[in-house]
Amino acid sequence: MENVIEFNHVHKSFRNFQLTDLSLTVKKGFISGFIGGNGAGKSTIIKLMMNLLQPDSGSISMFGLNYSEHEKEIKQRIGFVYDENVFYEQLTLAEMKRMIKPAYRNWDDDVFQHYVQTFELPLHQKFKTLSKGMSMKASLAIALSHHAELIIMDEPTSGLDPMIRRELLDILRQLIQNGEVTIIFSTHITTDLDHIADYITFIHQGEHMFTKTLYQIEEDYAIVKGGLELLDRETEQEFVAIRKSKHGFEALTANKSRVEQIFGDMVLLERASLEDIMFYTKKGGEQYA
Ligand SMILES: Nc1ncnc2c1ncn2[C@@H]1O[C@H](COP(=O)(O)OP(=O)(O)OP(=O)(O)O)[C@@H](O)[C@H]1O
Repeated sequence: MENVIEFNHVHKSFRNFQLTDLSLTVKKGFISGFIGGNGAGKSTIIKLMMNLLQPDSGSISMFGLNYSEHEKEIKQRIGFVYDENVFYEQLTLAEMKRMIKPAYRNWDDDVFQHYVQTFELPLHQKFKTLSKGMSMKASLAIALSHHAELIIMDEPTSGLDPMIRRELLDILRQLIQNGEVTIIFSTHITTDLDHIADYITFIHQGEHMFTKTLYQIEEDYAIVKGGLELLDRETEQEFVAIRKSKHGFEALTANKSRVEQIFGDMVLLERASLEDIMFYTKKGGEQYA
């Protein structure tokens, strides 16, 4: 399977934060969701993908090309949708389009018109008067109008109501149908990913915890419930983190089949949601740090 993006041992340090030894790939033709808590490093990774930041060490390859030699070529092939409104507030969508169009050799007015109609976008209304949903759709219409092969979106669903969010997710699904377009988006709203993501990349405190399909996650992870008598120093090692109460324990395992082997039917196994995985990973980090 072709990789559209490859990070190899990427390091990036700020004063109070490090991305450490980040190696990850993004597969062509799929939707990849980036999840992680506040400050985990998702936006930093997206900025590295866009060459808005450069790594301190390690390498980044986009479509098999590097930014130092092929920046223009790479940028032509990406549609970028950013959380904060990057558009000048005083401009209308029509004015914005006139400004952006010359930058892209594959700009397609018919495609732009198609999305203006589909999203019911007002062409002559100033951006500052658009709702959050409308302005997200306007950003998306522009990102989609130059036949981008890769759509990168930082928190596209934040602040959108459930109906508009669902609508946006449906649009993304349709976009990848031909297998040529790849989509990456970061989100806090993990339930968005249940609907559409093919791959989940989990970032925790600047580290790449995993990239897996939803199916693999369900195979590997589980919430385990049982009596306190089952826990000792050795069995506790099997869990990412454990919550104990006087009634028993609840824990997250990243190795469901091993837990099944060890505990058999003495424990109850339940599906772990992405939110469970994020929550327990954070708790585990606190407990064992
Ligand atoms: N230019 C910068 N200079 C210094 N620190 C920075 C810079 N950009 C980001 N950081 C820090 O890096 C960390 C990761 O930030 P980042 O925005 O990548 O996280 P995130 O996962 O996108 O978080 P959120 O979900 O809250 O948006 C934060 O602690 C942030 O303060």
